[in-house]
Amino acid sequence: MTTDGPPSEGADGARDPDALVARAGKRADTRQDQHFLIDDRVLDRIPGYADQMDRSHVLEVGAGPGALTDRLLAVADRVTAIERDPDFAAHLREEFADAIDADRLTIVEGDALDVDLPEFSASVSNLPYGASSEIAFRLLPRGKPLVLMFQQEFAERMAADPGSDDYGRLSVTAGHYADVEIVETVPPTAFDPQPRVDSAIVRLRPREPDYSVPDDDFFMDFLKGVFTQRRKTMRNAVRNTAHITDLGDPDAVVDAADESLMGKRAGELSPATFAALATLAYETGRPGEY
Ligand SMILES: C[S@@+](CC[C@H](N)C(=O)[O-])C[C@H]1O[C@@H](n2cnc3c(N)ncnc32)[C@H](O)[C@@H]1O
Repeated sequence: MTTDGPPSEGADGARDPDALVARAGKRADTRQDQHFLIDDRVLDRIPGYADQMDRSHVLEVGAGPGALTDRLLAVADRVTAIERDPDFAAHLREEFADAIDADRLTIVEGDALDVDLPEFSASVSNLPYGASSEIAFRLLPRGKPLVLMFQQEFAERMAADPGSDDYGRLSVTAGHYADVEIVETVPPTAFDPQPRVDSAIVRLRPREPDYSVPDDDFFMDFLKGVFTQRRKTMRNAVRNTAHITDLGDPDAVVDAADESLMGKRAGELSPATFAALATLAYETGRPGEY
């Protein structure tokens, strides 16, 4: 679904996003990824993408002037909003003083990459694109449902299937934690100031993978290694993992692995195949560990 045209009236009782930006009294700083959603139709739809989720405590990362915070407060029991910019954090405390007094909203002023995250039941956020990958991979291991806005190109890589051009480490690692679904494409006109790229809203439903990995950190490092040289065959790509993982003997892994698999490229293999290969690497390529 794509939206276009001018912003329209928001849901009953919702604060006007332009008025929120004006009341914040501060110009957006695009170097801080400050692109604010001003399209009421998009803002009204976002909570709906989380309607099957537990909304007892919703985490919003990068609340800005608070247009999404306002929509989330309408559907959630409790919201925690993280915002790094002290001016916007002060504005949020003032704008939503009633919800804060009623213990329904907590404003955390700080960097979402550093602050302690609360025990949230779901996260719904229009992420700062410069840190969206790091933030997403802080949230994903918590195993909670997420509705997150990303750059469209990033979202497509996240949701890609094996064999497609977009399929890569991001697709495997995101898919390790969640089922990934692009639910809406959002054009630059929905934001002020407008970003140069299209955006996409992604729903991530936590999943238990139907495969096991030897160790999460080893698996992530192994994927980093094999995808660094994605055009090479797995035979060479596995050798390339040695300097990233603590894999002492990559040749032992290549020798022990299925030969036809070693002739393929990383972009052709499923997450389950990577997991099996990482397990083999963990068990045969780390002399002294076994
Ligand atoms: C894309 S804007 C979204 C604002 C608002 N949620 C909206 O939809 O209009 C991202 C917000 O994240 C904030 N931000 C940027 N980097 C951050 C970080 N590392 N931690 C927390 N907030 C951050 C920016 O100040 C900005 O307000």
